[in-house]
Amino acid sequence: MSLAALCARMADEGIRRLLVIADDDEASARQANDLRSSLPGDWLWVGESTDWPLHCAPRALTTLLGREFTHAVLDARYGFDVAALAALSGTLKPGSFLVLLTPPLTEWAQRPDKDSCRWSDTAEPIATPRFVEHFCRALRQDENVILWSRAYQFPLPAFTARPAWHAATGAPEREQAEVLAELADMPPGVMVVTAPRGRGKSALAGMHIARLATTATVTAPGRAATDVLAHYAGEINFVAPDALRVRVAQGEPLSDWLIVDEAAAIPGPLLATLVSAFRYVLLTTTVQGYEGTGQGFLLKFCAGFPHLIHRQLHTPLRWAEGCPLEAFISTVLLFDDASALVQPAGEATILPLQASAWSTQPALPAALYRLLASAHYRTSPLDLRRMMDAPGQYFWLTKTPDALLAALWLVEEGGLSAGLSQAVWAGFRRPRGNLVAQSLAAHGGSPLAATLRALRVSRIAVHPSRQREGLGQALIAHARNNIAGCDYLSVSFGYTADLWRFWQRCGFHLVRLGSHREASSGCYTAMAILPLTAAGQALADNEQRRLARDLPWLDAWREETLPLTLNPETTLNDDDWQELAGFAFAHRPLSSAAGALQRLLMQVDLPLSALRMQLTGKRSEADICSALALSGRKALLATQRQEAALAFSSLDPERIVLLKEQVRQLQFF
Ligand SMILES: CC(=O)SCCNC(=O)CCNC(=O)[C@H](O)C(C)(C)COP(=O)(O)OP(=O)(O)OC[C@H]1O[C@@H](n2cnc3c(N)ncnc32)[C@H](O)[C@@H]1OP(=O)(O)O
Ligand SMILES: Nc1ncnc2c1ncn2[C@@H]1O[C@H](COP(=O)(O)OP(=O)(O)OP(=O)(O)O)[C@@H](O)[C@H]1O
Repeated sequence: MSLAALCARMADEGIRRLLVIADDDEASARQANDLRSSLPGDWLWVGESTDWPLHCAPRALTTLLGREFTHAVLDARYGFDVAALAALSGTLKPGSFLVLLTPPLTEWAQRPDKDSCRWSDTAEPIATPRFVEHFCRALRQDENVILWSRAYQFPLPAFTARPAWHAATGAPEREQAEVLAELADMPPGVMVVTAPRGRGKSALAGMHIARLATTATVTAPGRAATDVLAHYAGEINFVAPDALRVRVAQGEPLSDWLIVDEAAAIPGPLLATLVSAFRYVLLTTTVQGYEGTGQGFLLKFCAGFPHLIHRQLHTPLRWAEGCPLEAFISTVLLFDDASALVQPAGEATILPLQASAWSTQPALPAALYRLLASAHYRTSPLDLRRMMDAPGQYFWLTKTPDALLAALWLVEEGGLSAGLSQAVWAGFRRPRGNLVAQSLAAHGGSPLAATLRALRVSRIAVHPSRQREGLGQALIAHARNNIAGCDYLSVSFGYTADLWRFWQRCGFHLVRLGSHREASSGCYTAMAILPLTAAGQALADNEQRRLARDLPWLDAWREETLPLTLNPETTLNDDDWQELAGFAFAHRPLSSAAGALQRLLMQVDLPLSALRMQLTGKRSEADICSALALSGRKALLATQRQEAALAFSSLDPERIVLLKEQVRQLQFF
């Protein structure tokens, strides 16, 4: 059969296929060009450089979501963006090939992959042998993939014929119609509809609104996500989740129905507040995909609503069920997280997991990834790649003989040279990686903080049906007792009182409170550490003391009841002087120096308008700039630094000369 005949058959069957060209750089480009000349289609090229008329960079693919193409090439010869592979497959019409260009298979594992710069925290791209082995194993095991390696052979394999496919017409499809009928008769309560991507959840929600005789409010993590919903609904009354919370809190009259699209991406406590306020609720969420997954989250959330109805949609709408391209991507990127649905029972053992397990017993690390992904909405294929090949990653798991109960992912941090740590403290340098270690130096009070060695908890998850049995705490305790050469364990998390309680019970101390809400969880970021050495303990004590002094000035945290004893002193201590020097003469951010600056403002009578307007008056930056005729943020910050220096020297001109010189030296390390 010719390729053209195969395409025609694929179109009839409603499927797309993966065609891998694993050859020398020039040869594979030539073959891709030949394919484009011989097969009609719009042929999108996704990769860095090409002369094809239709092309885009892998990371720009999201701008094309919602568009459709016939045939596309993904150039993974120098770097493989696997999220782009998944996103691209969603744009391909039945009858299309996704042509993937890779290095020759025998060379691929040794080649540095440029994509690794996004997730490995290394200065140079690294080779990714475990991912390549995993990918090649999936290629070999899938008889629906067409693989042209360097010594490629025609003819095409004889693929089994599939039934003819009929595209959806715009009227509700069978599964959608069944759910719509149920919704029409639903008693007051909550229905959750889950499905993989592209099963028509949003369209279903829109169709339901179009049929309602009563009012409905639509909410979702982002307005843009509601385009499909609005298309089927006609008109929608959209209110962002936070704004809706305010309306609920103020007791404003609400519509009969609440419709929440992508519910798992809304923070649990907020979602629970919204859901409880409405008589009728429809939630939809994606349970697998390249942007995140909501299975575990939803299982946990749903448990709080005893009479909740859960329905699933299975049939893809833009291609046929069992499409080989979709199936391959789902297998290779471990999208299928059905494991979260089984209820594991039995005695538990805690074990370390080496990265080599991806070769020797791949099912185990795959289960670990799935568990972490199902509990953390933002887990993406980037994390899968990091987990497989980035240096400095450690894994622990709790399992019964046949099931995984809990998983812990730790990442090495710190160990920076004294000079670099101090330069990070002063704001002169911000190298890649080291999330908590660098943050403690950049925002905390210890210039040498980033020299300490740490392991950060990147992710921890316990199976939803086995939470609150002590498994999480036991896993942390076990890791802590079995690691050497480390000053502290750390974690950065979206603060909720419940989650903090967990970290506290594990022995962690709060060391940093963020001033902005995390986009992914809607919560403020908090960082906590569990000291393991005297140096780690000194760091924890120092940061706790600092927090206790500064907390009264952290506006964002006013409403939270925090496990800290306040120490609202107004005098300046040695740490404050150092902090103020870092702000006035280096690049420390205003947010880190806010506490010390507030105390400074109380000590001096000078006007210091730019500082006072922001810190005391709480005026917006734009407002202050226009009041003081400043050109923008940069100019405002420069003025504030000058004001701090002025105030500072009015208090102790000699000390300031010394501190200024010390701080300035930090940039020349
Ligand atoms: C970097 C990060 O990964 S942050 C995100 C952490 N992970 C998640 O949120 C994923 C979903 N959640 C989970 O997987 C789990 O609930 C975990 C990992 C948070 C906790 O694991 P569990 O095994 O459930 O906790 P464990 O039973 O060990 O709890 C120990 C103590 O922490 C506290 N705690 C744990 N969960 C909660 C909770 N939901 N509410 C209040 N306190 C809690 C309790 O004090 C508990 O002791 P107690 O039950 O005797 O009172
Ligand atoms: N009954 C239908 N007839 C024709 N097209 C449909 C129908 N239902 C949905 N679609 C189309 O199928 C595509 C996927 O639908 P939709 O966005 O609702 O799926 P979803 O499950 O919400 O996917 P995602 O998780 O990607 O948001 C959209 O282009 C939508 O317009």
